[in-house]
Amino acid sequence: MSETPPLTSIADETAYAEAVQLAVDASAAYYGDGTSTLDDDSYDRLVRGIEAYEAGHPDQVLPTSPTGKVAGGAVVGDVPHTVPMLSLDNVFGPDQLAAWAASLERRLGRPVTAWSVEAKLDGLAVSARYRRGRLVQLVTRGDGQAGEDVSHSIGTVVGLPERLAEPVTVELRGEVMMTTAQFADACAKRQAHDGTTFANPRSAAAGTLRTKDRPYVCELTFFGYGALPLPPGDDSPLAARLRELPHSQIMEWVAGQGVQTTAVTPVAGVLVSDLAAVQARVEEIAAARAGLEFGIDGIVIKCDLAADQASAGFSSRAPRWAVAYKLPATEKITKLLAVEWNTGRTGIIAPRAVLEPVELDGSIVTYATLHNAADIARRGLMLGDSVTVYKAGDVIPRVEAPVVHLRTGEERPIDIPQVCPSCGDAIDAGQERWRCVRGRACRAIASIEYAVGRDQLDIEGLAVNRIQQMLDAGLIADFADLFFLTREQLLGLERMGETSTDNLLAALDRARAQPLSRVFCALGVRGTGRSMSRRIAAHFGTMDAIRAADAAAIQQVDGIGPEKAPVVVAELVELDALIDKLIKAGVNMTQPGARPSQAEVAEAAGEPLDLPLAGMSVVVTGTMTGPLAALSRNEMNELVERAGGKASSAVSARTSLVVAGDKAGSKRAKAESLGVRVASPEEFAGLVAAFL
Ligand SMILES: NC(=O)c1ccc[n+]([C@@H]2O[C@H](COP(=O)([O-])OP(=O)(O)OC[C@H]3O[C@@H](n4cnc5c(N)ncnc54)[C@H](O)[C@@H]3O)[C@@H](O)[C@H]2O)c1
Ligand SMILES: [Zn+2]
Repeated sequence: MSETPPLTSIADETAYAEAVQLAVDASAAYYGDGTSTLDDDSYDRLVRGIEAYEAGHPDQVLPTSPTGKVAGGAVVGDVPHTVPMLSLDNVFGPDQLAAWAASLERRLGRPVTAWSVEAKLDGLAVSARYRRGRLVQLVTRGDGQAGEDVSHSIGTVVGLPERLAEPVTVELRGEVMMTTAQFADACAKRQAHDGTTFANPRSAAAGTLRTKDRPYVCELTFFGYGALPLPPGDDSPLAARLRELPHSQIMEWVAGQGVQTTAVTPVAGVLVSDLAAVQARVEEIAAARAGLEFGIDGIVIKCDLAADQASAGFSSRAPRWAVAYKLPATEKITKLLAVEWNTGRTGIIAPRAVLEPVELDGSIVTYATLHNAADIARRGLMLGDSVTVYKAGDVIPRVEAPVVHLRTGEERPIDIPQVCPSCGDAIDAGQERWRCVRGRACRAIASIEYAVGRDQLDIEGLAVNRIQQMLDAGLIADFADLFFLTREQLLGLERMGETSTDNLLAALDRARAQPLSRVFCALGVRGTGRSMSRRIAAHFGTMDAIRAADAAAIQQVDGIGPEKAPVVVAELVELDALIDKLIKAGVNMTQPGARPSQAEVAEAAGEPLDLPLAGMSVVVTGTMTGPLAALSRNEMNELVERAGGKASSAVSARTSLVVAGDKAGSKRAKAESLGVRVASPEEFAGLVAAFL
């Protein structure tokens, strides 16, 4: 796969001039109040198109062209920087990174001694000037030579203290941004104030930092990534240290002054000595991206030693000793075409956005979640709006916000349903998440279909139309009723012969013996899927123990937080009758092999349990073969957990073992680059033979 990203093609001089104007306007809006008409991908394509045209027509290059300039040359400032605030050059993959490093080492005439690898924070750069330990001035990057004074924001930026630990005079540099929570709060405040909202966290941060006299205050976040002597010619001992220390030690000093750095996040900067380790950290940061509380758009790789930085030097636009490894855009602008309302398995009524299809992080996105009606109101969304859509990794795409400055006046309000879209009965709108008053009964068919599925009770021969037929005939109302069906009742159904009847009864008997993890999963408790059900079953061992647990006890299960725990307890109360019916039907209510008391005893005594995968985090990827060929991914994960391991889906440095079957692509490669042990399905089967 080519690492070079696509570009806008520019046909002639007129198109070139238009492209330059569009880029300059977009940039001015982007760095100004954040109201660009383009998303980053479109802007970057455009600039690459401009670059390509200029390479072929050097005589036509316009002086206003954004290429080779900090901030595309579109912004100005009146506070000169002590040392220019530059941009970063980009690479788009491992090969380009290697080529960049090789050319840097040629320039240095020696290998780079140490690399610092850190997250590229997606906000805006500021310079924070401290005198005798007090924050006295805050300046934006501007055109790199001079920026704008935004000192009015001092006091609203978390992580940027008004006083340092020591009374030092120093200039700190870092990124101002909004966390997910700060962004939600800012949108709500603006919505309440003027009925509009911010398009995304970055533009909200840009607008907030620069605006004076807003009637409402929005909180921002700062992460430091550099420190300089102030003034530049200062010859104090501190200035000398800042000129000589490696970047990594300067960052430790910055954190020691009480300034926030990424050291407190899952994407802390690390120091490594070779390019393979750089690439491994790049992949770890990329994998952590979707779970972060703030946006990152890449990874910054820097020479750590001051001597290496000094010999590499700067171009007019960027340092030569650092580079940005760009990650794919996780956010794009597209059109909200419609909103669909659906009642789910548990009776929850949820809206779903239908979008003009857009490519995001490697897949085409057509639908996105909108959470609930309150959320739509909070975001002030309208049909026909241009919206920012976010998707990273495996997360479900979500509509972030309308792009208010792209409105045409044609937008219409979104219809909010008055009755359940599935059964027409009333809606219980007492909670943020609306629910059909019939609850689970509204979509019994969906609940039953889920319960009998391959990863739950695994009842073969029960297709949806068969379930519908039984519901229509009044034979069942929920999946527990299946276990009470008689041979005569089944034979009485249309198109149900002797053989299918016997097969179904046999399948039901097998289902009675399924482990608790699967029986629990079949209940379809909100917020608990397959892996969570396995954890709950392993933790408690019996259904009685699960039912006896209060929220505090449920929260002991790995991955259940204070928000989810009470939901699980409430759901179990609601499912009381169904569970009783299952017990009466003779369905198994215990987890084989779960010996919580024994496990706790062993853990307390500090001895690992005598299981082959005890203490190991295992990732299964690719198609299984040999003795494991018939196992689904869920069954593989069950196997891992039976053998004492923890099943996980993402490879990281903490992974103990990757079971790689046929066509195991990126996860296998990642394991190899991180030096994580890789086993074939056959080897793994040998390891856990006793648990197969
Ligand atoms: N949508 C638009 O209309 C529009 C217009 C202009 C620019 N842009 C976007 O802006 C980007 C280019 O912006 P740029 O020129 O500011 O360069 P850049 O953001 O790609 O790189 C330089 C910046 O990275 C930041 N940074 C984050 N983490 C850092 C770290 N750990 N160490 C050092 N620096 C760190 C600093 O703010 C620095 O100024 C492009 O991705 C482009 O898509 C978009
Ligand atoms: Zn309903």
